Amino acid sequence: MRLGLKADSLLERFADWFNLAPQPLAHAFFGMMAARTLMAGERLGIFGALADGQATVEELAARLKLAPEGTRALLEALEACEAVERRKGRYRLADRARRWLDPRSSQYVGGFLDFNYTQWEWWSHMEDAVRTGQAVDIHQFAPEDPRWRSYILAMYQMARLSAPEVARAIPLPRGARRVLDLGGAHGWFAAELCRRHRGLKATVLDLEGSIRVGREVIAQAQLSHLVTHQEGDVLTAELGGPHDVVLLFQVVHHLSPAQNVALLRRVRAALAPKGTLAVLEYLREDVEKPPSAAPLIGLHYFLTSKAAAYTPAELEGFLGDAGFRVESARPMRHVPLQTLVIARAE
Ligand SMILES: C[S@@+](CC[C@H](N)C(=O)[O-])C[C@H]1O[C@@H](n2cnc3c(N)ncnc32)[C@H](O)[C@@H]1O
Repeated sequence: MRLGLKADSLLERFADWFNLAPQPLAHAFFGMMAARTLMAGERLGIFGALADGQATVEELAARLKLAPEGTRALLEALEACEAVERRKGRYRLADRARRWLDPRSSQYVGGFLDFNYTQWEWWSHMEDAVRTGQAVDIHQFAPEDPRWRSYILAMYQMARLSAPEVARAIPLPRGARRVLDLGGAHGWFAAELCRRHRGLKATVLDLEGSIRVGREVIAQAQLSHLVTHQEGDVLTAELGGPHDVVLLFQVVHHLSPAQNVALLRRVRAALAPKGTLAVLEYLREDVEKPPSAAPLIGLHYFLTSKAAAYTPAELEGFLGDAGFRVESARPMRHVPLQTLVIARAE
């Protein structure tokens, strides 16, 4: 998936072909504005209010206690972002955006938009991180730091989108009973797997700040009988076992290559002989290929963990060094760039 502005007219296409307009400026300026416009739409309650019904600028401003002129400008910008539509002077959620922005939708991602305020602050340290090599290290925050809630609820909203597809694609060994979800946070992937397979129960191992929120998510869904949270650092905690399935979802990119190999060796020791290791990751293309948007995620991982978005070959290397063989690798449809890798002990 690539970034870019879409040309509307022949003139704009012409300007693009002949490189007449400054793309770096357009990316920096419009990228920033689009992000903040959508974030403001969420935080100021525009999406929630429009999910309840159409409204004029004045009605919305009065209801949300906003300045009418600011509300008008924001709504027009949200229309440019394809989040809202205007008909006869009344605004509504755009048809294609409704499932993502209506808080009652099971595919609502407003929490992730709100989490962007936290990420925005992290990104303000980018230049220092690149200069000094020191990451923000988001997993070192105190357990009671409110950024954990924002982070883990955002991850939960993302997980809801792909969990059924991911769970369907994980082959379980016959008679599987125990799942270990490393860095599983909200526990939603493990919960989905347990709901699909009778007799399966999961343990989520994660840092305290994360499991405080994860426990609430699982309790609210009344799934605490299937998923148990356990506090621990995956790099040092006892992994127990033998486990029939180990999930390692979006954790590899927070660890260095050496940490990944060391962790995977311990996972191998904790896995039952015919057990399944499932790794879900944002994998970037091999470095020689022309870049997509994936290196932006790589930069994000560098900023937040001093790690990287790895290529399929790099991940296969970590697995191979730890004694695993890749059985399959399948891109997920519901979240771009995410790949589910199934591996078994050699
Ligand atoms: C990007 S989130 C992924 C959450 C979930 N697995 C998912 O795919 O939605 C990364 C998770 O890994 C956890 N994590 C990172 N480093 C960890 C460590 N050293 N020990 C335990 N958990 C860790 C974080 O607390 C967070 O919950």
